[in-house]
Amino acid sequence: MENITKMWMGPLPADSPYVKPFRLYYVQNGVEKNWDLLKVHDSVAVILFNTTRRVLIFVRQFRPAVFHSVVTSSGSDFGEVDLQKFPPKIGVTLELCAGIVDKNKSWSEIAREEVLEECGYDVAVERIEEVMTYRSGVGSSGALQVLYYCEVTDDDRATKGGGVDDEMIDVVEYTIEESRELMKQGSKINSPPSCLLGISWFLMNKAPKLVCPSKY
Ligand SMILES: Nc1nc(=O)c2ncn([C@@H]3O[C@H](COP(=O)(O)OP(=O)(O)O[C@H]4O[C@H](CO)[C@@H](O)[C@H](O)[C@H]4O)[C@@H](O)[C@H]3O)c2[nH]1
Ligand SMILES: [Mg+2]
Repeated sequence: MENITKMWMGPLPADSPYVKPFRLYYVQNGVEKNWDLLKVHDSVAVILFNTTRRVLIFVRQFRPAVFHSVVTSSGSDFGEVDLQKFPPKIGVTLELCAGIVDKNKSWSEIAREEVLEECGYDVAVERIEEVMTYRSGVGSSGALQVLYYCEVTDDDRATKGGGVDDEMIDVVEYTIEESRELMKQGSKINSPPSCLLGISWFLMNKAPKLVCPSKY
């Protein structure tokens, strides 16, 4: 899936459209302090449940930042990364469908587009329900993420998904029980907190009604 054959590092150009590093200075309680931070895009993430086959839909993709973290936290120097010793699959994550807010559109419209581009389901924006809003990376970026929930059916499937341009995204499905088990997998699935939060929210708020509708 990853098909990565070569990897190397370089300095961050000042015109990166994705990450802008800063040092922020401030005086707190009479003491001058500073904080090194990253300006990154806010984002949306979507908990997707296919009601036809009763599965949650996730995406898997190679994440350079995760790969870098796995390699360097093992004590290895990234400058000499050995792809035999560190196969790229160790940088593949399991995530909710998600995307950055980099267009002048409503956040729910951006969520709708990500559902189509990454997972292949074509749904009206009204079917995407806002769940909660939180800050990610509070030590480094503090960026906002809005989490949504959307139920889809097999009839909504317009494409195979997989992302746009040169994105390489696998769409994967887990039953409710398998999703519950995923929560215990830890570093094996390399998931961001948003994914684990999305599964927890679904198990708490939606799964009981789906598994035992007579009780509700
Ligand atoms: N970040 C970045 N750096 C580059 O240098 C870089 N170079 C190219 N790109 C391109 O930008 C696009 C980003 O894709 P998305 O809009 O789908 O956003 P995600 O990467 O899915 O990120 C979301 O979901 C994550 C999981 O919840 C959250 O952690 C993030 O906060 C959240 O934004 C892709 O076409 C990628 O090829 C870069 N993107
Ligand atoms: Mg994405």
